[in-house]
Amino acid sequence: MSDLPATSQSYEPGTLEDVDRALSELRRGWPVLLHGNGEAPLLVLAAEAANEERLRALDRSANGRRSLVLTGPRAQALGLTETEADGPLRLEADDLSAGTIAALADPTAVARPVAAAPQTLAMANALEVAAVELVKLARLVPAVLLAPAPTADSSADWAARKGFLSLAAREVEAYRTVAAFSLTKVAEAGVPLSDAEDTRILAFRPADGGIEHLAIVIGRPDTSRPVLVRLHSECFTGDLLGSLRCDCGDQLRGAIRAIAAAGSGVLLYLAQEGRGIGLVNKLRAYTLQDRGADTHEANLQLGFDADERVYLPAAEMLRQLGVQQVRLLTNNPEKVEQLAHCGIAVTERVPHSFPSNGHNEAYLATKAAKFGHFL
Ligand SMILES: Nc1nc2c(ncn2[C@@H]2O[C@H](COP(=O)(O)OP(=O)(O)OP(=O)(O)O)[C@@H](O)[C@H]2O)c(=O)[nH]1
Ligand SMILES: [Zn+2]
Repeated sequence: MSDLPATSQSYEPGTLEDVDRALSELRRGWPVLLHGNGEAPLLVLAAEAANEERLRALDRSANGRRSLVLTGPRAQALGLTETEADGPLRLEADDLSAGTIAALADPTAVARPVAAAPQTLAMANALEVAAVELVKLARLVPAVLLAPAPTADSSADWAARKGFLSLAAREVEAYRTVAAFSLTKVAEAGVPLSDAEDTRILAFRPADGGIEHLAIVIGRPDTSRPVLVRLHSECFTGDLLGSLRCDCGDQLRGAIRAIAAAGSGVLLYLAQEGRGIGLVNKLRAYTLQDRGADTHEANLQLGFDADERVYLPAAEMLRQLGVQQVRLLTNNPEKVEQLAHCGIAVTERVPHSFPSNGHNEAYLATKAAKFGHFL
């Protein structure tokens, strides 16, 4: 989990727009030019988008051979390192074909071609680390294909001539923080719920054009005292479809009932599907879990951290609601610690457990054993 500062930072104009546009380019399978951190500029292509045609196009624009950067957990899952490296690793091999890249970057690929033995494996530099962060922000598998850009003239001019979007590593590094501090309330309406009739829903939009986070305010919380609060990370499968793989649906409706019974409080519905890896990657994690991994291991095999969530958006929304102190409905010690780190006082942890349902025993046991959840 990123260690984000608790205090506001100056808003760097253009930061969100450049990164946001780069995310669309990467998701469409188009390279972007990343520069800064004292390194030679790089063309970045999401490994997930690599096919032979795109690789040929990348080679035509680049000025040197391509390399693949994988995260520490992914490299360990592949057996390339014995223990988890302290950061992403750069891998160079003669045969970095689309098939090899898929075998190395996509853990759900069933028919695996024999991957070329890496000729060199080295710690990624700061620019390469920023490239991995960029594809994580795009909610793609965290692996990137990189190639050196020609450096004869200004890289920005070259990128503009070639039609590549150009952005600086520092914009990527500041993105999550700037997006959190840019949250603005864009809508508010009364929505009576079957379990809590006096409810208002407020939508907060980040300036990056990203998905809104929601505050569900029940009753009229007295902000001069600790407010009963639930931070609920989005779970399309559990919240909406009633999936029995997890406990999210029970926790969502249970929190609304608990807050209504207490008279007032706030449920933040956070756009952090799949502990921050996105719905598509969560479905990939489920594939790995069906092959034997637990929920913690599956995230690592995909190349993510076990939990990718940040809590600065939650803290910022609470601040805008005038809530400084909370009684937090959770079993997750990390949420308590992170919220406090982001400047919100947690005066009490209120347990929030529900009985297992015949399908989620192993999931709940893993949360206790590996994430330190209170039972
Ligand atoms: N990556 C991944 N995410 C999952 C899996 N199962 C559920 N999730 C996600 O985990 C998150 C659960 O969020 P919460 O219930 O708010 O958090 P928690 O960490 O369980 O902590 P509590 O406050 O105790 O509930 C949601 O975003 C789900 O989509 C899984 O197997 N893999
Ligand atoms: Zn869930």
